[in-house]
Amino acid sequence: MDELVVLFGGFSVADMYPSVKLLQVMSGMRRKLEKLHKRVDQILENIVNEHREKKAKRESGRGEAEDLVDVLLRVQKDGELEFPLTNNNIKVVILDIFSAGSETSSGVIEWAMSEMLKNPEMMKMAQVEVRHVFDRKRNVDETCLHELKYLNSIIKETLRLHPIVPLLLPRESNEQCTINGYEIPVKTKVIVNAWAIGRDPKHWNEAEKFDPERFLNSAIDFKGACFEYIPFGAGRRICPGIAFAIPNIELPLAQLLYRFDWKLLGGMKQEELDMTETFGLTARRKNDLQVIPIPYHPPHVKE
Ligand code: HEM
Repeated sequence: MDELVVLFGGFSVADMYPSVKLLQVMSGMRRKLEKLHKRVDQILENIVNEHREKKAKRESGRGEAEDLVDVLLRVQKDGELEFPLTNNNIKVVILDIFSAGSETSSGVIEWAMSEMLKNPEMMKMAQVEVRHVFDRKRNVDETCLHELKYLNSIIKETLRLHPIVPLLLPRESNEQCTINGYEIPVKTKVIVNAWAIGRDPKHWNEAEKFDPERFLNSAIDFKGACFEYIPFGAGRRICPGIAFAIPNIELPLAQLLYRFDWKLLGGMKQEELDMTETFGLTARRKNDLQVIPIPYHPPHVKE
């Protein structure tokens, strides 16, 4: 995944001059991509084969419950769809879950934790909320996530300052148009800088400040209707995984905040925490976040 993200998002001089075919050979990009494609394909092939073998065992009476790949294999075999589900279709769904689904959500969790460690009073407020909601159950599950209004605004503010796919996905214009006086010819590769839009002082007060409260009682949402805030993109090709992504961030974050108090390593001060980003398809932390968890023991609350 690390290599894939760098190569997919990395700068290649050959992209700037697509008609100079020699540059594509000289940059070595194509060769690197083909090599990586082979390795990724082999990993995905192995996952599918392992599931086929497990399925054979399960049919003879042993084995565990079905997972996503099992379901896709079953649908493929039963021919329930109007169109055939090929092995490549199944492999690409697995790749989507790893690349579009996990890399993004885990990156946002890491940024949200980093911002809260930099702003301990905000972490405290988020913990008070999570513990207030879940102490009666002594466990965090999905049922009450909608009650975590402050945590939700922390996630929104994290996505504003750290849109994990900062340049969205490259698009190609299918007709000629003019934007802000610039003529965009047909078939131009268009890149939208969601990172810069989220920090634009024309649209955001104190744009560089991490301030989750700006989203409390605000109608601004990431569903593609507010163009000053597009961490999931907008339009027809907006991220189709939003409904899965948000609980996938909320639930682990709520669990981390509920179960532990958190300290930076080696007595590091909050202002010393490095917030440098990587350059690639996704903008993750350059250096892993290292923290010390201190277990929290929920009180016994009468039902
Ligand atoms: C915090 C989590 C996530 C963020 C910030 C995010 C962001 C994005 C962005 C910015 C795009 C490009 C949209 C555009 O160019 O207009 C995108 C596309 C996509 N995302 Fe997500 N995503 C997240 C989670 C997920 C999840 C959980 C899945 C699926 C399990 C997913 C699947 C996809 C797919 C398949 C596309 C390509 C859609 C297309 O080109 O038509 N994403 N995502």
